[in-house]
Amino acid sequence: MTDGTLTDIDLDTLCLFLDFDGTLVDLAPTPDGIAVPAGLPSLLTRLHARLDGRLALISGREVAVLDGFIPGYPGDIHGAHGAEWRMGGTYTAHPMAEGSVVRAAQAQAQAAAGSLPGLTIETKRTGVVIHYRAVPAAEPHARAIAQMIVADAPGMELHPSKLAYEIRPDDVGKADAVARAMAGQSPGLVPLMIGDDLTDEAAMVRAMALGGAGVRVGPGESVARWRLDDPGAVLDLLTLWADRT
Ligand SMILES: O=P(O)(O)OC[C@H]1O[C@H](O[C@H]2O[C@H](CO)[C@@H](O)[C@H](O)[C@H]2O)[C@H](O)[C@@H](O)[C@@H]1O
Repeated sequence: MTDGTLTDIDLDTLCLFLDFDGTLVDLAPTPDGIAVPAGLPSLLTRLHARLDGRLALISGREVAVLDGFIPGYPGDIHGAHGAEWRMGGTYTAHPMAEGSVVRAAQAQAQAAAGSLPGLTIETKRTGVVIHYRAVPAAEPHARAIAQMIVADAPGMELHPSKLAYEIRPDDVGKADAVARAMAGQSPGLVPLMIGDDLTDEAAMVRAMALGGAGVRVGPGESVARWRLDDPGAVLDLLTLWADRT
């Protein structure tokens, strides 16, 4: 991939992968509380067309949740950190989805959270997230709950996230999502991952191994070649690319 500027990147060889929270939308106090910019669905749709379909979302959010936030987006989505995906219109989920281990973990999280006001429990088909953004001082308590649950959940593992602990299948991740997406692409195409979180760093490393690069949004140590300040700067860049002839 070129050493030039991000704005000048060759769109004809680009396979673009975008994280969602903290990358396309600003973080909010709760998972449901985000403000999706009004123009985001149409921007992503235009960019998808400009890249001849070589645009995918790689997110911790579920596919169905992203469909709700960005109605009409026509591209592929790798959701729940790669534990489910919709490619070419076909949806696939991890074998543990809605299974007994996942359901037991969710029930344990909900029961334990009752003992501490302020924790938010987010369930997914393939796991559960314990959010402590509203009560940062409760981080040790949230971690202890998550560790207790994962010890009793074969095939699942614990991932620290932004003011949250997530329990998900132990064989998934955004790096594998990049690999899965690139497996169907023609030789010579180059992956670029844009993200703001630790999970995105693994995807950037995989993109680099495949000849591409990463873009880090916001602060923090990163393997990324480029950096953008915030989701506003990401949307400016995507608009520029979508409009480039
Ligand atoms: O991979 P992403 O698209 O960045 O998703 C990562 C997680 O994002 C959400 O949680 C985070 O954003 C919330 C809304 O801003 C915030 O309240 C929370 O503290 C953050 O951790 C989402 O709820 C998770 O399911 C995603 O895994």
